[in-house]
Parts: sequence; structure tokens; C-alpha cells
Amino acid sequence: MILATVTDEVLPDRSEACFPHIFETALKQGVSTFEIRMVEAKRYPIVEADAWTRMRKFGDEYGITFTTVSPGLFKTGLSHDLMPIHRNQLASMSMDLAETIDIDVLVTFGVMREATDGPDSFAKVVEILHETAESAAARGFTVQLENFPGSWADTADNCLALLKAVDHPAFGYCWDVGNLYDADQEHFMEGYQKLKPFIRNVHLKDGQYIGNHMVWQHFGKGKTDIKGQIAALKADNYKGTLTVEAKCEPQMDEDFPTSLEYLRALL
Ligand SMILES: O=C1C[C@@H](O)[C@H](O)[C@@H](O)C1=O
Repeated sequence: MILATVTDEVLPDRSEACFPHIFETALKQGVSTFEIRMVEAKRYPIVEADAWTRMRKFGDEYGITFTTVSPGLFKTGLSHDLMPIHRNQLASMSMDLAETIDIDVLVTFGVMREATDGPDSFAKVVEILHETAESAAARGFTVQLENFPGSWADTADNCLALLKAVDHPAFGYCWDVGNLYDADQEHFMEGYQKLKPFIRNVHLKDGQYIGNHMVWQHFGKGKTDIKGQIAALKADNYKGTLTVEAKCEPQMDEDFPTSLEYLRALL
């Protein structure tokens, strides 16, 4: 497994000075592979040019490998004003910028559900995701569907239905048990058995329901069974990325080292 993290999951700092601290902190924990989400204070790819330059400069200096981009693609609904922009611009802009840094993996969400959705909505979502996979594949990219509560890819069964319906070799799955648990509070194992042939990336975060919302916690403190997830991935000889999302709310400097200490003992 390749230990990885996300640009905004290491430290709460989003200032111009953040990248040296982020990269040093990650390297101290043995992590040099990154997914790009926030670039200082803005989400990829609509970022400040100078922030992008700084991320690249310090990335080179610290020997960081950027493997994946996460633009929040299709974190919008079918009838939303932003949908044509996501469909016609955000996906291609995300790949344009990724190519400049030799990244060929694009994370997408599965389109947010809306009150106006109807019987033909599933087919529309499949069409959008298939079209995205097709245009990505033509450029040498692969696409990873990340599950997210409130989207068409919310529970394990709904993710499976989408992955099977899109049915494209460039379209795989980013398994995020934290988000699955947030959606249905089920133990991961049953869903994992069905989804594992599609898993290309794993997002690791821990937490539990307190009151009526999910509270993100240090690894080992929540109910997503990080220990069991690692054991299952090891048993299946998973060799892909294990992307640490250590951020709690509010995000603190100690979140990343504390969760990494727990995780490293399991690897
Ligand atoms: O926008 C996002 C929301 C998070 O819950 C998710 O895990 C993350 O990967 C993301 O990009």
C-alpha cells in the first residue's frame, strides 16, 4: 500500500507559507504522496496562480509526488446551474492543469441527489459519469468515483450500481468508509466484499455519530473500524494508495501525527 494524503488534510494552515510546513509534517510521518484538493485557500483547479507555483516549488524541493486531483467534480445536482459547468468545463480544466504536473487520476463525486430527481435521474447520472470516463480515457486519465452522503454514490449498494452501470475500464472506485458510515452507519465489511474489485484508492477517516451528525475523530477513536479496514486490505493484498484524511473539526496541528501513529502500528 502506498501511504498518501491530501493537501488540506495535514495542517489547518491555508496561508502562503503553508506548503513547506505541510510537506515537512507529512514527510516526518513517512508520507510523500499527495492528492491535490485545496491549494492554500482555494479548491483545485480554480486556484491562485502564485499558490500553484508555491505548491509546485516546495513539492519539488521536498520530493513530493502528486498522483491525483480532487476538484469536487459533480458535487452538484442534475438540475443545478453548475451542472453544465462541471460537465463542460470543470472536468476538462481539471485534466488540463493535472497534465502540467504529470497527474493522470481524477476523483469525481456521483452527482448530488435533488428533490426534483425522477425515475430517469439514475440513467442521467450514469450518462454523465460515462461521458467523463470516456473523455478522461481519451486523454490517458482514469477516474475514481468517491462515495459521498447525499449523492447517487452514497451507500455501498448505490456505488456498486453506478460502477456497474457506467461499466468503463477507466472508471474505478475510491473507497471512503468514513463517508459510507456517514451515509448509512453500517459496518464496512459487507459493502467491501462487493466493491473490492473496483477499488483503486482508499480514503481513510474515522468518526462517529454524535447527536445527529458525523463527528470526525482521530483514527481509532471512531466507529469506522480503521483496524478492520487495514486488515481486510492486507488480506486482499491491496497495493494501491491509502490516502489519510486526518482532519477533525476544528482541524488541529496534532490531527495528522496522532492518526498516523495509530495507522502506522497497523501497517
Ligand atoms: O469534498 C470532499 C468531502 C470529503 O468528505 C471527502 O472525503 C473528500 O475527499 C472531498 O473531496
